[in-house]
Amino acid sequence: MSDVGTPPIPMLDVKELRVSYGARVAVDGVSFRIERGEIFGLLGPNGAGKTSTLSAIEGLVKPQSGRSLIDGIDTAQHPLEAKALLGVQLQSSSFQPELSIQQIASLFAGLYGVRLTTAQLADRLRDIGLEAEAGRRFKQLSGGQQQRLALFIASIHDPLLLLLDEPTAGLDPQSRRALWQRIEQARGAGRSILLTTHSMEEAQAVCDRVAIVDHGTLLTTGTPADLIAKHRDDPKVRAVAHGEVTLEDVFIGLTGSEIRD
Ligand SMILES: Nc1ncnc2c1ncn2[C@@H]1O[C@H](COP(=O)(O)OP(=O)(O)OP(=O)(O)O)[C@@H](O)[C@H]1O
Repeated sequence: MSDVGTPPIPMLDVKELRVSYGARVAVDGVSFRIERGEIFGLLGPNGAGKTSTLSAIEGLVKPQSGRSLIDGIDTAQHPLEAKALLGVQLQSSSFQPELSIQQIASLFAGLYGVRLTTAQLADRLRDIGLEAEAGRRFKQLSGGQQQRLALFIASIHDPLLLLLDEPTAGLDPQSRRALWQRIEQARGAGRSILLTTHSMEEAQAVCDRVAIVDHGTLLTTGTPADLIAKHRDDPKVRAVAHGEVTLEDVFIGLTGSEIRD
């Protein structure tokens, strides 16, 4: 039987997701899809609902309504199967500060049921430039090293989909670019990636498509170039642009200049 005409199952399909904390609605009917091998960025001001969206997909908070499907598997109906496909890097990842890098890697490999010999683990740590740090404690690592380790741990069970919450927050430009490369390598290895970021530069450098969210609602989605083309003549965007319209102008034009705390 031919499957010509059958659209591929998206790697992530988020449908009308709604998350509330008591009376506060954090995510208000968000829908988007991520295709295989795609890096998708969620952009939004503080409090827009980005982390809550990720938390609902990860199963850390129970959505009030809506669904998310990972490779066609409903995360609420089949949480174990869905989670096996998912790698998660939480915002400001922190591991046991007193554990050594080797201990942390072994611990998470064990938790995910991944068998790694000492030699294989040394190889993996060499791949991420942390072989010499294997015996050091997590708290002794630089910010860039900690984020590299966090990305490595999120990928240790070879997930198809990675969720990265502000993976480069607080890094210097060198470490940030090095991490971008690793995220792109993950895409090269066939993974799909959903990340949140406050950096428009990052969104333009690594994301194939982005969505701008605010007040729990998805305002627009497309490639960074699409969004500039689509919104460059919007008076709200024009009003904040200095010369040629940038993604940041689109972002501020659509979400407003007011500071969110
Ligand atoms: N556990 C919680 N209990 C109550 N309210 C919460 C909780 N977590 C988030 N919120 C609220 O939900 C809204 C969305 O927060 P969320 O953290 O999802 O936004 P965000 O876009 O990730 O923000 P940031 O960029 O600051 O990380 C905010 O108003 C926030 O105060």
